[in-house]
Order: sequence, then structure tokens, then C-alpha cells
Amino acid sequence: MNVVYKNANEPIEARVKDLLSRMTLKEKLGQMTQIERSVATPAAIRDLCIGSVLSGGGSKPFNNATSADWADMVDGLQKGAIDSRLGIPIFYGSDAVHGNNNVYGTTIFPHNVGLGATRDPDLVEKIGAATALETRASGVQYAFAPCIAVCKDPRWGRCYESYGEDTQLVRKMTSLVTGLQGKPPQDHPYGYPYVAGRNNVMASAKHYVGDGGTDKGKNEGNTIIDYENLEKIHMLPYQDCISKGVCTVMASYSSWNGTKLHSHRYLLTDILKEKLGFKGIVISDWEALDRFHSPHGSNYRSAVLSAVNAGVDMVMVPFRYELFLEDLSYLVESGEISMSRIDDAVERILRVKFAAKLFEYPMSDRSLLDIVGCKQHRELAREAVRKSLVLLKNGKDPRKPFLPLNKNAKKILVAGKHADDLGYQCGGWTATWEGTSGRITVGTTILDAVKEAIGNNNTEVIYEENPTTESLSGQDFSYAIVAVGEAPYVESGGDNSDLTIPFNGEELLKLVASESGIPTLGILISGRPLVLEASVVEALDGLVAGWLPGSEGNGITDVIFGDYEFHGKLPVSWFKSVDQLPMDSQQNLYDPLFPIGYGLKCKN
Ligand SMILES: OC[C@@H]1[C@@H](O)[C@H](O)[C@@H](O)c2nc(-c3ccccc3)cn21
Repeated sequence: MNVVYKNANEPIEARVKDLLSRMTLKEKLGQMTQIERSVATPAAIRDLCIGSVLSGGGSKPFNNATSADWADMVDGLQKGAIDSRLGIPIFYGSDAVHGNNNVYGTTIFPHNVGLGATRDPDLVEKIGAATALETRASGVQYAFAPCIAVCKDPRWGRCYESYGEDTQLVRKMTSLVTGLQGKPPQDHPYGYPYVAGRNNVMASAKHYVGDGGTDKGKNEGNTIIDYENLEKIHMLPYQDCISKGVCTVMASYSSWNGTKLHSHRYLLTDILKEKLGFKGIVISDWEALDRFHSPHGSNYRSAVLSAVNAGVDMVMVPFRYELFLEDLSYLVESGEISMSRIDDAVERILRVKFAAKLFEYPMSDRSLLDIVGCKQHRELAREAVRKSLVLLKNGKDPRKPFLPLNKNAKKILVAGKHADDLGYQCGGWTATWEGTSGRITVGTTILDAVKEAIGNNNTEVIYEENPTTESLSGQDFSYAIVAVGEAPYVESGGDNSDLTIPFNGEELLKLVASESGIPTLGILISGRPLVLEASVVEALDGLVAGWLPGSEGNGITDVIFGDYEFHGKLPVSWFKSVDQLPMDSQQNLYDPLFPIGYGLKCKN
């Protein structure tokens, strides 16, 4: 007998209609529920018809779990879903935001702020395609990416997740969606979710809307702006993602003029779904409903009512899913949430699952495992690092450029906390949620890369994390490479109104460059512009913004030793003082240290 929803030759909408008609209320509500892997079991997924499972930042089967270990985990949970009465598969979500970064041994690409500096949407699309392959290799079919925030204030703890402060730049970088999901055919219906096949993942445009425009850059804060500017500055990139067939849009924790996005029916339904024609899933952020009321998690039933009626289709619960289901069921039974709202949500979820071909290919494809961290992907990441670096200063005398550095110099000093720390150069959302110091995965630090670039020359390379004038005196260095910057941070943990270089980074630059008088290249490893005193810039012979380059540190040496030309342009304004924030390049008062778009070449 032809069971329409099980027939891949049937049109998606026919499959959706057929399956929806067969579902009980309990099964429909289960599909609207996304739970965290730490509380997920195959039995719960089967019995409650759970729609999705996720890994919160860094949540993994065990430390240093490989892609194969992840695929075992995801497949085990998927079996529970397949065993359910109607056999509706889950999708498994993870923050693959700069490669499949939760998983050990994967290629870690530069964070978005560095990709914004490349101004190269084709490169970003290729990064999306490579990320999709490495993500699917781990069994994960859904990436919580791209973040298309337009970051208007570097004090925001998530600034490095934004491609930059300019809307048009962020719009170009939505090419990541095409890389992740694949390119829809010409006749693909506008706003309809699209996933090309098993080598692609569902994407999530986030965080809708205005997350990068909050007052003083406060994370999860309030974006105070009229609708016209909300649309012009923060909403246009969502139109680009919708036109590319993005499968999901994640609501923002933040508020617009005092109303939380997660309960904003006008923006989630009237605008996103009706005016912009988005036909995929609106998913909540993590415990967003628990944050509606104080204390955290209180008055949960009213939060469920507000969010679902506003247009949230799937709730990233992620732990208290029995309570969520109980409250949601009560609200539907009482008529406070209509059956048509539930059916709209479930239709969208099923539509994405059929579009992503999850019914046909529910299990992981182990043939992809060889591609994880492969040379081709690492070369792509290395190219992205090269193109992301921004040369801010090259020589104290324009007629005597300092870069490119000489590989055959007699003696080179490499210094600074960020010169030999893979975790620091990867930043947040790597291995763990916050990110951490040390050899957290497979990769090349700046020091590794310098040694590799120098090769067997007679050049002596000396590394000192924290040199002193005493340790440097009489050493006769040809020049120094000093890498300083930020320790990894994430979300509100990164909110910062001080923005000086941590770990006394400026003092170290001055110590090497002026007190010890060594010709010095400063490299800033940071998610954003940081305070640079004029005296520090003056003391340096060269200065490079390295952003958060990821695992392929040799992309840095490729340009500082001149094997490749610098390419990067600032995606954000570099302030002189935090008192100037937020900066607006369109204003007459605009007076940055380095303007958005600034970037030198070696051979000008
Ligand atoms: O990891 C899933 C999502 C991610 O995709 C969103 O961009 C981000 O806002 C987010 N914050 C948390 C999160 C926040 C606090 C504690 C634990 C987890 C979880 N998540």
C-alpha cells in the first residue's frame, strides 16, 4: 500500500499533509521539542516522538570524542526515533560555527569577524561546504549557523560571531547558507527550506533579529531602534538567507524596544513568516522560555504560551522537556494555543525533515569520516586565515616597509601568550562552549608555523612567552614577532566595556619594541578591535589584526613572510577609545584609529 509520507517520489507538501493527518496530538507536540543529548535516550525519543536533539556548546559523548564517536551517539538516538510509531527521524543540532568545532580533530576555520575581513563570499561558501561535510561525518545534520548579527558595538560578547558592522558586508556572507545546505535549483520556491543531500546540513540564521544592535552591546539586551532601521540594518541579511532556502531561523534572546524577540508575534509571524515568506522552522534559543520570568524558569506555562503563539515552532527546551510537553499539552487542550498554530509548527518541522531527506537517509554516512580534518580542508582554512589578516602598520618609515619578514634572518624572537596556544587562536565555541587554552585539537600555532616557515635555514628561533628586559638584553635579535590578545570567551562572558589587551599585552609590546629596541611585529589575536595606545602603535614596526584564525596558524606566516600578499580589510571600525562607542562610519564625527575597510598591502 502506498503510504504517501513514506514515498520519496511524492511531493513534499503531500507527504507533510499525509503524515500530519496520521499524527496524534502527543506526537505533534513531541516534534516541537528539542532536547539536550545529556538527557536524551532512544526510549524517550521513541515514546515522546521527540523532534530533535542538540549538543549545547561543548556537550559531547566524552572528552576528545572523534567524529566516529559522535556518529555512534547520533545514530543510537536516531534508532529510537525510527522505532517510534510513525518512524519520524530526529535532526541533531550542534554549533558548527567555524568548522565542526565541538569535535576533536576537525578543521577549525577563522571565526566570522575574520571571514568578514576577507570580503570573499565565494570563500565563505566553500567553508560552508567543507563544514557541512565534516559535520555530517559526525552524524550531525543541523548546524546552528550562520550568525548574521550586524555587530554595532564591539563591547558585545558575541562580536566575533558577526561578519562585521556593515549590513551589506553581512548580507554578502550569507553565502555560508549555500555552502552548508547546497544551492537551490533556479525554480526553487522562494522561502522554502532546501538541503541538497547527505553531504549538506540544515542551517540556522541567527539570532533573529537585532542581536548585534543592543544598547551598549549588552548581550541579550535591548535593541532600541525604529522599525525602518531595524529592517534596514538588521533584517536584510535574513531576507538573503530566506532567498537561499535557509531551513531554520533562531530567535534572539534580545529584545526590540523592550519586548523579547521570543514573544514577539509581529516580528516572528507577521514579518518573518508572512511578509518575508519564511517557510522553515522558527526555533527558540537555549532555555529562552525559562528567561521570560524571574526567577529563571518560573511561570513556565505562560512563557510557553507567549513563545508558541508568537510563532516559535520548535523549542530548544533543553532539559525540562516533560514539563514543556505537559504545559504545551495543557495550553492546547484549554484552547489558549490553537490547533492551527500547532499544525503550522509541525508542518514546518516535517517540511524541513522531508526537504533534508532525513526519512530517506536517517543514519550517519561513515564514508565521510576520511574527510574530517583532511589536507584540502586545512588548506582552505589556511587560505581563509591568509585572506582574513589585516595589515595595520608596515614600517616606521613608509619608504622602508618592515614586512615581509626575512626568513633567513640570524635570530628571531617569538613571544607572547598567543604565539603558542592553539586554544587561544581558535577562541570560543571550540572543543568547549567558552573555549580554552592549550592543545585542544589538531592544529598549528604561530610558533609551529614560524619554525615550519624558517625550515632548515641557519636562523635561530627563540620562544619566550613572557620575556623581560633582562632576558632580552644582549641577545641581538634580528626582529621579534609578539602575539598578544584575548583569552577565549562566549556570549555574556565576553561582554566587555574596557577592551584593553588582556595579560598586559600592551606592556609586552612596548617592552620588546621600545625598551629592548628590537624591530617588532605585533600580532593581535582577538575577536574584536582592542585599545591601542598611540605610543604602542608608534613603537611597533609592524602591526597585524589576526582575529581568531582557528587551527591553521600557517596562514599567518604565509603573509608575514611574504609568500602571499595581505588581503584583509577591517570589517569593523577600530576605535581610539571606548568612549567613542558605538562608532558609526556614516557620522561626521567618525574618528577611528583605523576606519572600517582599512588594510595595507606589503607591496603598496
Ligand atoms: O548551543 C545552542 C545555542 C546557540 O546556537 C546559540 O547561538 C546561543 O545563543 C546559545 N547559548 C546557549 C547557552 C547559553 C547559556 C547556557 C548554556 C547554553 C546555547 N545556545
